[in-house]
Amino acid sequence: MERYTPIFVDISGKSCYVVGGGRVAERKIKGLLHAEAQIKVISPEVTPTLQQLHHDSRIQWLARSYRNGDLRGAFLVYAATDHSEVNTAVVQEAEDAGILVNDAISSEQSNFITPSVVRRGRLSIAISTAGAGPVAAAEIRATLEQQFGDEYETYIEFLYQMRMEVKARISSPGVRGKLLRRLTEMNVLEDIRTGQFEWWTEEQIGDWISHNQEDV
Ligand SMILES: C[C@@]1(CC(=O)O)c2cc3[nH]c(cc4nc(cc5[nH]c(cc(n2)[C@H]1CCC(=O)O)[C@@](C)(CC(=O)O)[C@@H]5CCC(=O)O)C(CC(=O)O)=C4CCC(=O)O)c(CCC(=O)O)c3CC(=O)O
Ligand SMILES: NC(=O)C1=CN([C@@H]2O[C@H](COP(=O)(O)OP(=O)(O)OC[C@H]3O[C@@H](n4cnc5c(N)ncnc54)[C@H](O)[C@@H]3O)[C@@H](O)[C@H]2O)C=CC1
Repeated sequence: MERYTPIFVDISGKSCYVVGGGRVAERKIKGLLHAEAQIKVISPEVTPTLQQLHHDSRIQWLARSYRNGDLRGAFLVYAATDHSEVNTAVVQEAEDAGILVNDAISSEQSNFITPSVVRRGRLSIAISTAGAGPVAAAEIRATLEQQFGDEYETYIEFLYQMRMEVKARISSPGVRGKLLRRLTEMNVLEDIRTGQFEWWTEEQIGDWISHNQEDV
């Protein structure tokens, strides 16, 4: 059954709470940190890495067990303790308050799940098996990481900069679309792989746009 729809949610600056501070919580928190969320951990104990992140003021830490009412103000919550009854109480409070919640012990209780992710700058490739096999998801990630190497970070950044320029300079959506498609047909990726790529100057971008818009 296809219960899940993949979406990319902007959580930068949003309050994300994690109940529990073990290995699983740490992994979920690393994903949240990547997106620059405001993170609060509620857990009597946390891993050394989480202690360090707290010390560096990158996460908040409430050093005690979860209590009903703790989730006030949260946008999203991970229930990541090793006690299913605690996670269930967290899920209950979150659902009553309309907060997105993930139960690390029981995917059935969660209303969102965490995919395995390949990250290359602005490019994210998310993989889910709908909870059937997280390790299989991780294996597929490793395969995709080979296929989509670090060169994609530069490539996607180049496309982004070009897209911004094209959007700023060309008002016709038809011409814009054709120019942007033409960009992906160029050998930029190959140039990056072989070390021949150089960032274009504003002038070069302008010249490329003027030259190409004539015959699209
Ligand atoms: C449903 C989901 C909900 C969620 O957590 O969001 C979920 C649930 C559960 N995972 C369990 C176990 C393990 N999960 C991992 C690893 C990962 N788990 C992740 C995601 C998800 N796990 C979501 C579905 C993803 C999908 O759709 O495929 C990854 C991809 C992302 C991440 O965590 O960031 C990350 C790999 C990251 C990477 O390397 O890329 C490992 C391996 C390890 O820990 O090293 C094990 C041990 C081996 C095993 O048991 O298979 C258990 C049983 C717990 C128990 O036994 O009590 C449950 C509970 C259940 O099945 O209901
Ligand atoms: N969804 C996933 O990706 C995975 C989920 N799991 C499940 O997640 C559970 C947690 O795994 P780990 O992080 O490895 O366990 P762990 O034992 O390392 O961490 C548990 C954490 O929960 C905290 N905790 C316990 N009671 C609490 C309470 N009442 N309030 C707040 N915090 C509390 C503990 O202080 C500890 O920091 C496992 O029991 C397993 O069932 C396991 C592997 C992957």
